Amino acid sequence: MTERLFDFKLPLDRKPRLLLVDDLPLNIQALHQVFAADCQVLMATSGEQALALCARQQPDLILLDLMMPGMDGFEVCRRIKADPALVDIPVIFLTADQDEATEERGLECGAVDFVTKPFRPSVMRSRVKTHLTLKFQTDLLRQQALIDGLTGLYNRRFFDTRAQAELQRAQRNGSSLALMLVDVDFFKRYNDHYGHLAGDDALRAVATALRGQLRRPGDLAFRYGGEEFAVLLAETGLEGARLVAQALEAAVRALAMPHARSEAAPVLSVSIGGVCSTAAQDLTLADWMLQADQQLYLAKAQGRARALVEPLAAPGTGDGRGLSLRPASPAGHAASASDGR
Ligand SMILES: Nc1nc2c(ncn2[C@@H]2O[C@H](COP(=O)(O)OP(=O)(O)OP(=O)(O)O)[C@@H](O)[C@H]2O)c(=O)[nH]1
Repeated sequence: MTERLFDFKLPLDRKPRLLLVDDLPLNIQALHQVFAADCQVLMATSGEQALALCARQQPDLILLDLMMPGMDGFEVCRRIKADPALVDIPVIFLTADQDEATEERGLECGAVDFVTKPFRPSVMRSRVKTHLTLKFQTDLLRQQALIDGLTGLYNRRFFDTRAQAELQRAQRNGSSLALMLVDVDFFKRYNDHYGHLAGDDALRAVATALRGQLRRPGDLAFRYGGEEFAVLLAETGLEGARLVAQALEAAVRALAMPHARSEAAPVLSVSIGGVCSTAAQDLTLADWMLQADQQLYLAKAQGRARALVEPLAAPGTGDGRGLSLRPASPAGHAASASDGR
């Protein structure tokens, strides 16, 4: 009986996905036998097929034959490494060519390893095990760097990257986008009254409530910092954004966590301020944040425990939506974010 490929717990609730690419079905069959027990094995017999499978199934590792008719392994590897969605998938080249220059060229175009055919199954398994382990460790570190430790939501760092990307996408496609800031009401008093640990529990509960309301893949919640959260709704117009905002606000109140020191409600509540654009608007993320912050300030000023979402105002229109009420600045948020634990 062969030794199992993994003797440690994988940070996955599925088997590793291994893509085998070779124009000769016999070669694929031989590799399939080596890995079928431990991996979900995907198979392609051409470069084009391999790229299509990659885009659809995101394999964890690719064993790629170098010499194939049509698109050869070098080109497949080059395309994978040029695609931001695929670049992190390790590629191991398989070839009968023992030439040093070929090996050099393969490694230069981004492959992590090079195995010559005919291969020894035990060596093949060891190499695959090494590269899958490295891949999972890197994935885990990358993921941890984007997750807030207290709530498990995405953190401020990921918000900055993701919001910028969504903004650019909306501007490019003229699609709608909503951005909301969610702030827990009288949270300093909550901490003072119930203690910091209870405060932490409350933040976790709010995070869960927010996440529970976001069902579409383009809807994302982040812990922006401290007791403030951010929500991005891709491809969502004003009406939809308002509905989601009301649902988020109601979901937090429905937690029914008593807040004896709140003037907004007898229970823990949030105020939400948001903006929504339905056409390409040439505004920066800082402009969006400023306007969402102004709506949040208005929601607070109107009594808290409520949500206000307005269309994004054009730059310099000075329509006065809260502009005179608060010298708001995203830098203010940046300051509060710094204590985000
Ligand atoms: N327990 C806990 N408290 C936090 C955390 N991060 C920030 N806070 C607290 O959140 C409180 C935020 O207080 P303020 O910014 O004054 O806001 P607020 O009391 O909610 O008042 P309003 O927003 O005007 O309703 C501060 O007391 C912070 O110490 C955290 O991770 N855990």
